[in-house]
Amino acid sequence: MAGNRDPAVIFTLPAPAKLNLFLHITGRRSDGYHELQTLFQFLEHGDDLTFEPMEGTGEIILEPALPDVPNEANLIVRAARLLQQETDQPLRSVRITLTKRLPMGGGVGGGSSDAATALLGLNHLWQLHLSIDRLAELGLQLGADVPVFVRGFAAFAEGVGEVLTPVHPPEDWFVVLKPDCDINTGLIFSQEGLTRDTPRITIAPAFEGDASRYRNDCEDIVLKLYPEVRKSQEWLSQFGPARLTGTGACIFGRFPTESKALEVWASKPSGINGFVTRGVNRSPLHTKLTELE
Ligand SMILES: C[C@](O)(CO)[C@H](O)COP(=O)(O)OP(=O)(O)OC[C@H]1O[C@@H](n2ccc(N)nc2=O)[C@H](O)[C@@H]1O
Ligand SMILES: Nc1ncnc2c1ncn2[C@@H]1O[C@H](COP(=O)(O)OP(=O)(O)OP(=O)(O)O)[C@@H](O)[C@H]1O
Repeated sequence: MAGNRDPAVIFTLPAPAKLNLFLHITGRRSDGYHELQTLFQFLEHGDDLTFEPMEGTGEIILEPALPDVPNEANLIVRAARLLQQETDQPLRSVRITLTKRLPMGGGVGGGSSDAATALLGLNHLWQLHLSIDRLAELGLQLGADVPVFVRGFAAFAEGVGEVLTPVHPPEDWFVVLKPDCDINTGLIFSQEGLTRDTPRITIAPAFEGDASRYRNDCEDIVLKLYPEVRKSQEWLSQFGPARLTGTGACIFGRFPTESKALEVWASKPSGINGFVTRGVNRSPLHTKLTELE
């Protein structure tokens, strides 16, 4: 079991949210997965993972457990198990404390980001010296959105989301609304009426432009199926373009300053949840890791 706690070796890393500033579906592979073109930007708002070394052989303790997700199914524990399989050394143990702030099933990538933070955090704690390329490959086994969190730069993504080109969209402020419904990604991708033939676009390397002229191909179907999402989208639209992230349920609007975003946030009807945060092109995870190393 756990040895004595030594605060000197306990560290905390962020697991930031992401937005899909646009999301085009350009085709469908023979295995049923959809080919996407999407633009990922990170948010300052996110979960935190605290890592504490433990004596023992191969024990992964995660606290607190998430409601409805057994720990062995949690992407954090699955990431830790993948890393244990990568090493010839005796299996190492860890206690991870999860501070969950991101809405689950919201399209802001909380589970994927937690997985990436676990991969990079344990690589650091256990001194495994795995490369970012290898960690991104391992991450892809856990979910299509994990590699972008492992690499840590805002990106234009192709394939199922793993072919990444760095971009530099403006680091604006966002109002993110979380309508009160959970949306299953697989269900949206299986809808008959989904647009799957958006022509591929090219984006200049280091694109710095405004992504709001592009769309999210899942949006029409999600707005039709979920009246709560439509309500949030209609309310936020009065201030400018309001778009779905991923397959939803979150809706976001972009603002040039924090004060403008907070002003909009303050006027929202009661009963709509969400948060105000800033978009960043370098993941806060990588910024913090650099400080630790
Ligand atoms: C839509 C995005 O949020 C964009 O960032 C992600 O691509 C979704 O990634 P994710 O949440 O990791 O989704 P997964 O758990 O991998 O996929 C759930 C289900 O959605 C469908 N799916 C997902 C991604 C994709 N490119 N094509 C698909 O058809 C598949 O049926 C899959 O079984
Ligand atoms: N650490 C975790 N945090 C959140 N969800 C997790 C985690 N581990 C496993 N899951 C499972 O993954 C599902 C999707 O979680 P997540 O919060 O990443 O959704 P999302 O924001 O819609 O992600 P994406 O934008 O990548 O589709 C959850 O409903 C839960 O069952």
